[in-house]
Formats: sequence, structure tokens, C-alpha cells
Amino acid sequence: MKRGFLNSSKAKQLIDNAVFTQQHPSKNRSHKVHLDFRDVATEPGLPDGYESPKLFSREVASSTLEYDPNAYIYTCVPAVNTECLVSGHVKRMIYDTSAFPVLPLPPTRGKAYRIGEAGAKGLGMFSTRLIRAGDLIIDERPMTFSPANNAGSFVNPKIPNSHYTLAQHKQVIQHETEKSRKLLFDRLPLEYQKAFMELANSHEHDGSGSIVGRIRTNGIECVGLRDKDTTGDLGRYTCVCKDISRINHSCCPNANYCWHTESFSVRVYAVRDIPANTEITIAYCEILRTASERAKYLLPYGITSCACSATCIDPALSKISDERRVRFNEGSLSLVPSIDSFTAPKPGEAEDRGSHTAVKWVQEMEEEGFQVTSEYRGAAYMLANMYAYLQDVEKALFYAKKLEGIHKAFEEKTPLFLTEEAVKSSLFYQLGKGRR
Ligand SMILES: C[S@@+](CC[C@H](N)C(=O)[O-])C[C@H]1O[C@@H](n2cnc3c(N)ncnc32)[C@H](O)[C@@H]1O
Repeated sequence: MKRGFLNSSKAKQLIDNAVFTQQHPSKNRSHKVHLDFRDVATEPGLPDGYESPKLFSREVASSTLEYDPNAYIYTCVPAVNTECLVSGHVKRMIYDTSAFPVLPLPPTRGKAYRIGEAGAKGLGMFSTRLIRAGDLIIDERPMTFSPANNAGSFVNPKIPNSHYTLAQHKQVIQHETEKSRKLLFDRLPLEYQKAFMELANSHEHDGSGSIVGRIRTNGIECVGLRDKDTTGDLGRYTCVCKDISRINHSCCPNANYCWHTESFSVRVYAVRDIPANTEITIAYCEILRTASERAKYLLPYGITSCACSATCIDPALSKISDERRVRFNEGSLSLVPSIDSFTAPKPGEAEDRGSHTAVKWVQEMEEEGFQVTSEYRGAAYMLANMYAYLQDVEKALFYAKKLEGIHKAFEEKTPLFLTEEAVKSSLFYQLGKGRR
């Protein structure tokens, strides 16, 4: 039996309460503004006379799944020891996940990281030995799991929102979200409370409370879990881990991360070889964006000028990198030629015209450190298959082997041929053979 706070109001109702109807200043009509805790409270404090609603609690068995799907529950998912603020619907989704709760995986060849000083970035995660592409660096269960917006916080539906300005409404949302997350925090063991409060907080001056600020700075999206009947930004979940929270951002990261419901954990894999004593980095934003676009996404993390690599520091390199990022981002579809256009290079030419662009892209993406992108994987995979089709086993293997580690890092199930025999029995090799 675990103490649980049951908030009986419906998720939909909560979401509707976060929609503020604003009068258009010049025209005689109103429009809806959606608010969530990522909105900056324009002024500190709360509206005069605002009374925060009292939450009531009820003891429930933590193992039960007999909840209203739209009610939010504070619960410790017993098998995994994570404190959760979760809708009944999502709690059921978790328990219905096949194989849940399997143990997190052990890191490949044992632990290979330490947490240490990373200069102006604060703390960071560093390799203690060579880590190979595809190695699992860490598989960590989070300390907290909660909605990624203000869902689960209780804004009294009796409060007539017409009495508030937009800024005041934001203050209420921020206040109530912090209050609901504080309850989650208070349920953590003391050791986790300490670890949580030691984490970075890049939201100290935007109206976010100290708990919400840390969730926003360190939260990892729990892809695949979302509240009933929600789309887009609504209904998502985020989790905060102890060690993974120390991984800094890079615009050319050497690791990727993914959420796994069956183990209730976040896995971090190397996407290329990481030498000993090197910082392990992930991307906090889409990396195939220009420097100015990336800067917008990084600002909420307090990253005002990213200095993660030479391409972010040197304006000339940054210009070249931006041009490449835009090209890779926009051109991925035109890169994939139809099978009929696969032809062998003409005598004296290194590459056929059909493959030339893809070969150049793979080279450029490796120079930039974009192995984490689907565009890199797509281009290398296409080349491996194309050379198999052209019966060029050596080149087919050359590109397939580039993907060996990355496939592990993305837990890809698509078969890769990594031996001469495997190339020769692949579909593309057989198709190419039949064509000659
Ligand atoms: C998830 S934490 C990462 C660990 C953090 N450095 C620490 O000391 O705990 C995110 C925060 O780290 C810092 N950070 C991460 N990547 C950075 C980068 N590329 N440049 C500057 N600061 C960075 C920012 O302060 C950001 O808000």
C-alpha cells in the first residue's frame, strides 16, 4: 500500500482550463490562447485574491489499474521505483506493455563514463575508455515521470478566466504546475530529492518554480506514452534521470537516447567511436537546422551561444555547415534514386552519377559528425544496397559496415549484410544478378 493523491478532475477539463479566451484588442472578437508551463509568466507572483485550490488525497493500492483513464494519480510504479504523476490511461499503458518491467540493460563491456567538469557548460558526462559505435553507455531508470505540460495540475474550474489578464492566467498555471510537481518531489526518497535539486536549472528567471524548472531543463520525452485522445504537444510525458541529466548538448552529438517503456528507462548509445576522456553529448534540438534556428531551440536551456564544436565557433565553418545542414535536411528524398537508375561507374570514373551525390553526402556528414541523423543512415543504407545491386561486394560491405554500430544504437531490426556471403544472398544483389 502506498500513499496516493488522487485528483479526480478529468484531464480534458484540466486542458480546457489551460485555454485562455482573449479579447482581440482592436476587433470585437475573441481568440483562444493555449497555455502551458512552458509559457513564461510575464510578472512574478499571483493575481490578487487568487486562492489556490486544495488537493484532496485518498489511499489506494499502488498496484491497482482501476482508475478513471483521465484522472491523474501520484504513484510509485512499484516494480521500477520511479515516482510518477500519471493519468489512469497511461498507467494502464505502462502495465500493458509487453515484457514490462524488464530490467535495464547492462552497459556494453561495463561502465565507461564519469561525471565531471565541462567548463562553462557546468557538469558533463565523459568517457573513461574508448567506447565503440553502437555500445550502450547507460540504461537508466528515471527519478520522476510526469506530464510534459501542465496536465495533472489542478486549476479550479470555478475561477472565471475572464477576470484575469493573460499574464495573470500564466501566473496561475505556473503556480499550480509547480504545486502539483512539488507533491511528486516530496514523495521521492531523500537521496533522490538531493540529487534532483543538484541538477541544473535553466529556468530560474522565467516564472518556473524550482521543480518545474529542473524538469524542463533535464526532462527526456517518454516517446510512446501519452494521455488518452491527445495529439501534438498535449498529453506527452517527460522523465528526469540522475546521470543522463548531466549529458550536455552538441550540434554534432556522439550519442543518441531513447525511451523504453518495457524497462521504464532511458538508453544512451554511442553513434560513432568515442575516444577515452571525451565528452559524451546528445542533441537537444534537431541538428539539421541552421545555427540561428538551433539557437532558438537552445535558448530555453540557457544556451545563448553554443560552442560545442569548431563549426559553432568559427563563422566561416558555421556558414559551410549551415549550407550543408539545409541541403541534407531538404534533399533527402531526391537522394534516393530508383533502382533502374543504378548503373556501374563509367571506366575511369570513381562513381556513377546516381551514386555520386550520396557518396558525397556520406563523406560530408561524417566530416560534420551527423551520424545520428536519419539522413546519414538513409544515404549509407542506400549505397550499400545499390552496390549490392551492382554486384560490387567490396563497396556494399564498405557502406554496410559504416552502419553496423549505428544500427545497434538505434536498435534497428532491418537486416544488414556484414559478410561477403550475406551481400551475395541479399535481395538487392539477387535482383541485380537477374538483371544482367
Ligand atoms: C541537462 S543539463 C546538462 C548538464 C549540466 N551541464 C549540469 O551541469 O548538470 C542542461 C544544461 O547544461 C548546460 N548546457 C548543456 N549543453 C550546453 C552547451 N552545448 N553549451 C552551453 N551550455 C550547455 C545548460 O546550462 C543547460 O541548461
